[in-house]
Amino acid sequence: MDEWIENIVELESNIESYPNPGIKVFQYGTSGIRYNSEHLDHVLHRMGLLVALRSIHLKSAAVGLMITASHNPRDDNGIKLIDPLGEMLDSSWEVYATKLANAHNNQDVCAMLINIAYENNIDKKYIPRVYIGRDTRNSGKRLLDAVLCGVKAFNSNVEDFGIITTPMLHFFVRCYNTNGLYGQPSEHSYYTKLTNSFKTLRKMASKLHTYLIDKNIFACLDLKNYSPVIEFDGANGVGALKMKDAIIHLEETLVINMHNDDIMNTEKLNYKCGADFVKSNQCPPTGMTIKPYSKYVSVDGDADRIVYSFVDENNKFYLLDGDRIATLVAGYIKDLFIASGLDVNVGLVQTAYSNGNSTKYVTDKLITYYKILLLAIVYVLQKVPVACVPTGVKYLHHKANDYDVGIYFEANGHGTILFKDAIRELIRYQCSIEVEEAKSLALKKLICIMDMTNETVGDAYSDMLIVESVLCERGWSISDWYKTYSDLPNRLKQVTVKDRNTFETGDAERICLKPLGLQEKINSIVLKYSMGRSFVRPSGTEDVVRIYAEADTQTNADKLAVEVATAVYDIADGVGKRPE
Ligand SMILES: CC(=O)N[C@H]1[C@@H](OP(=O)(O)O)O[C@H](CO)[C@@H](O)[C@@H]1O
Ligand SMILES: [Mg+2]
Repeated sequence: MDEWIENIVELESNIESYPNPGIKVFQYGTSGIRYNSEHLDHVLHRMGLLVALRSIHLKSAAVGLMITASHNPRDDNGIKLIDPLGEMLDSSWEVYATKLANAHNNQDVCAMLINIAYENNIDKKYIPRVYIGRDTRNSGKRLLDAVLCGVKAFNSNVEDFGIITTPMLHFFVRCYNTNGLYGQPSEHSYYTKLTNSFKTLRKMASKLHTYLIDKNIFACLDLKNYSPVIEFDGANGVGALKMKDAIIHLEETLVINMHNDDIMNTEKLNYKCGADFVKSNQCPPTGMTIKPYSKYVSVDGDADRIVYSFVDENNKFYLLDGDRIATLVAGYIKDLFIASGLDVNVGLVQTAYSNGNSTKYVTDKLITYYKILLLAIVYVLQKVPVACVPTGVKYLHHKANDYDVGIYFEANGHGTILFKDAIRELIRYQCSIEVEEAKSLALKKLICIMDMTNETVGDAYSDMLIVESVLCERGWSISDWYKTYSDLPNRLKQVTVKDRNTFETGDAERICLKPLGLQEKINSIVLKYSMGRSFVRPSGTEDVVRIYAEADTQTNADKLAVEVATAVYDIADGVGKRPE
């Protein structure tokens, strides 16, 4: 403890540079801290102090700090902290982050830092290492200066990667802390690792040599309905910037037509475009011409989410969201394991927002075959298990670790695949000794999928490569993919209430425990609708209560959502206009 107090004067003078104006109470929630950027300087400065301390605690492991507000409006900004294997910040330190962000004065900040050091037995001898990245927002540079001031109070080694996507920073952190086993902490290594495995798999997927005749014609006889042409909606953010670099690495394997890539005009960031806009409004992005059956790919403002979409000849809109990606990927990986002859437990993790029919599709249609050798060969059918966890990537990521291969996606398009270390090694070993051609090919494909996956966190670029690999191998157009199952019509609504903290939920947020009486009311409403399902939960990122409803028709889903929203409004002191 004394060793920490020695430098207190120095620390205090550092903290004085960024006083808390006391305008707002912050919470380190499901996605770090976000708010209007004007009021964030002291928060970012304090997160700089905290991230340095976390690195000292972890004996100089690199810890990441991303300055971003993802899909939020352009005037917002925020931070996400990244732990050494590229995972989200440990939840016990989220509590410290919240307390520090809200500390009233400099002495309190100082005392809290010393307390954290004391509580965690942190040895001051370690030099912290902090990795920093930021998205394209104007406020990013100013907030970076605040972070650097905090980080330097502990004489940290700092690596500022400039403007990068959130998943890139997660990847870099993991690379450094695994001594290069996962790759190198550089953009070049990121692109080559992911893209080279994509290119290798593409060559394997097609026996014929694929080549481009011109920009829009892909000449290949055995790809059936698959088209490598993508209309890319970059949300006018960092995802667009980085896709332009990726295109160079992709060479001729994909044809990517760029849209919403005006990153110089930050007014346009996330404005009526990008993954969150498309998913929330269930309509195509603006800022581009929408042609029937073209394949649209939208990412969000920090490129950790992705959704696909298209319209038909009648301009009817179809969304292929995180649920679709998860089922597509789960089916493909399951098939590869069957072909490889390896017995592996593949599981899927969803949240209550996942469409009921996606869950049904996985449980009814995707079946893992376990081969048991008795006297004869017997096939035992076992379903791909689906787990449901509360909203928030950290919960999905954690649960996915329970499986040999865990696939997780939020419906909004954030997700990835996790391979257990032992499974990774098993696949590589088996591949090195396998003599049967079909099995060997399946194992090689699995290795490509592992290497093109950014396992640290959802990554729009990595997810796009995986989806394109599967579609290409299946020979599917985007509408073929859509035909695998039909979504139950659904509606998302929100209601502002006097105090959303009075809400309590259970059973992975599918049941509302408080306010008392609300769940009974929801149950009685849902009973009136064929295939009805509805739940309510307080948002972790906005001051609203969210309502989800699905039913047999869109009209019924809309009606159900309004009825439940009205019940929330009436029972929980709704604010503003009563839902209608
Ligand atoms: C319905 C929905 O999409 N909720 C989103 C949203 O959380 P809320 O707690 O619902 O505000 O933001 C989170 C962070 O980006 C994301 O993880 C989550 O899926
Ligand atoms: Mg995001």
